[in-house]
Amino acid sequence: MAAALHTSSLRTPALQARGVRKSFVSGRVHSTVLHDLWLDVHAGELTLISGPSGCGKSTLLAILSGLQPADAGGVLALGQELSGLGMRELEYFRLQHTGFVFQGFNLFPALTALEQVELPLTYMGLAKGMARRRAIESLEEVGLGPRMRLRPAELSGGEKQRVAIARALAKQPELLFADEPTSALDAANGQTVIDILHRIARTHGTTVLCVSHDPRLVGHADRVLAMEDGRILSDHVPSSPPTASEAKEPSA
Ligand SMILES: Nc1ncnc2c1ncn2[C@@H]1O[C@H](COP(=O)(O)OP(=O)(O)OP(=O)(O)O)[C@@H](O)[C@H]1O
Repeated sequence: MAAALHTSSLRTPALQARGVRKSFVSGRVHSTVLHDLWLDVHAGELTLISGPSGCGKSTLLAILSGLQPADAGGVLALGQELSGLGMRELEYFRLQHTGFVFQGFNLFPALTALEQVELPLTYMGLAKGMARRRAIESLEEVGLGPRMRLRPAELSGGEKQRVAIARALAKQPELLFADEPTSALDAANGQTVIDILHRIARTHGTTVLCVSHDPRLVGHADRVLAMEDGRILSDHVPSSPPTASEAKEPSA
């Protein structure tokens, strides 16, 4: 923890939560999901938010990425206070600066891998040739160059998730958010996906924020924040990657 705090103090965080609070109301029940949460997330690192189901991980990710507003407190993303942006500005911010990877891949069944990756680039206004070049580069980076003409039905779960990562990566976002990216995958594919996310953080200087309750991912992150009941209980740098047997046997 001391090491994390020390290195953190030397760099400007790419993402900051400042006293973020969030509650949901269901009928008469009012439950606070995030309690006055403070957090700095740094560029070039894979930060993992771990914790049991229902502790507030996805809600925190949604707030930090501007998908949901906080009830109180603020979020600074790339120095921009998200609550100060109107809906259109927020959409534009997300389009230009963020990439998302979700548990369920979110691919269009009718499109080839290449078309899936090209699509957001055209929304961003890139010329066709440039969009194609970037899409091919990103698919090659995740090892899918030879499979770029295939549709989702012809791809394995791990390959589908790699298409989703290529789609996010091709936008060249400063911020990459991943919500349970490995939970639909077996151990080997899960490991490939987390290794790719880690490499993206290192080689592109991207801020990668990943939430997962999969304990196998802990050793592969640069920093691990453990959440429980809407609070961050610990913040540490994993000392070493897990052994092969640890990676195969989740302990929690
Ligand atoms: N839109 C909503 N309306 C009401 N309650 C919600 C809503 N979104 C989330 N919650 C509640 O907030 C709590 C935290 O949910 P969240 O999805 O952030 O947890 P999580 O840690 O990501 O869980 P999991 O690992 O199962 O995905 C849960 O109790 C959930 O039921």
